[in-house]
Amino acid sequence: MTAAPLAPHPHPAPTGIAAATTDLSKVYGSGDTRVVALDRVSISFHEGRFTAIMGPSGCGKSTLMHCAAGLDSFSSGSARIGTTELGSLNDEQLTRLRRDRIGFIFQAFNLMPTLTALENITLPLTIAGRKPDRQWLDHVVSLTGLSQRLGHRPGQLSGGQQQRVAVARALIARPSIIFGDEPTGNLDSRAGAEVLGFLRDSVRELGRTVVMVTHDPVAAAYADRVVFLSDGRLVDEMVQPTADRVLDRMKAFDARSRTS
Ligand SMILES: Nc1ncnc2c1ncn2[C@@H]1O[C@H](COP(=O)(O)OP(=O)(O)OP(=O)(O)O)[C@@H](O)[C@H]1O
Repeated sequence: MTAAPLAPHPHPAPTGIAAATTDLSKVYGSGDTRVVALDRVSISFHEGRFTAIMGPSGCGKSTLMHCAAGLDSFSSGSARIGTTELGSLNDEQLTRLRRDRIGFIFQAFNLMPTLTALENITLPLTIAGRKPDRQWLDHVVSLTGLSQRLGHRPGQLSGGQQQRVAVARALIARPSIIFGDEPTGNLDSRAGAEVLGFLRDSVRELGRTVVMVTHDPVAAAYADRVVFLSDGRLVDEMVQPTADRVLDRMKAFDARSRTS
């Protein structure tokens, strides 16, 4: 587990909703293989906030993140990024929305092995045919502590450094929201703490919005709010979480699933 975060931080006043779902359901398969992965989930992710999504394995965390981020289709209900309804977009519009307004961080860092750290960071802009804003690039690079590694390829970087490149890449196009699916899942506790600290700073200092799926109570404690899913439903939430309180909540899930 990663080191516990330090004191609670001051919050800027929330200005709006970065992403939201209303009665969102996702059903996989049919007949005997039918699985209701999400069951009418309504949730809002406020701008300038860091939210963690937790819950037992298979409860629908990744499905919720993927549907809310426009990576996966849903069966019913709605999802929006800002004021844009995802259900109203065709594939091309959805691709553009993901590229321009959303940053992604995955457990497997998903960097391009032949590109340098700098080229990986600026890749979303290169694809969009845009030039990096020099000041923003410098700011993101200095925040990630990667200044001395920009010419290195992913294979020449540690896991933590690679994930920091991935976080910088997620930030470079100034997305309105960043989604992370177990972003520290492949990192040791020290590297995980670095990446989580960086994500938290990007919320505090850069005003970004972060939504992160995790199974680690210590990682969740970096967030401003933790939401809990169980069997595809939103069952609880906790503000100003601590690792101990999150752990207790998760143990309550385990106890209930053993008796049900
Ligand atoms: N492509 C798929 N086809 C069929 N069922 C699926 C598919 N993807 C996920 N599921 C099912 O949907 C449910 C939710 O899966 P999901 O991956 O969202 O859970 P999770 O909470 O992220 O799990 P974990 O913590 O183990 O990663 C599970 O029961 C899973 O088996």
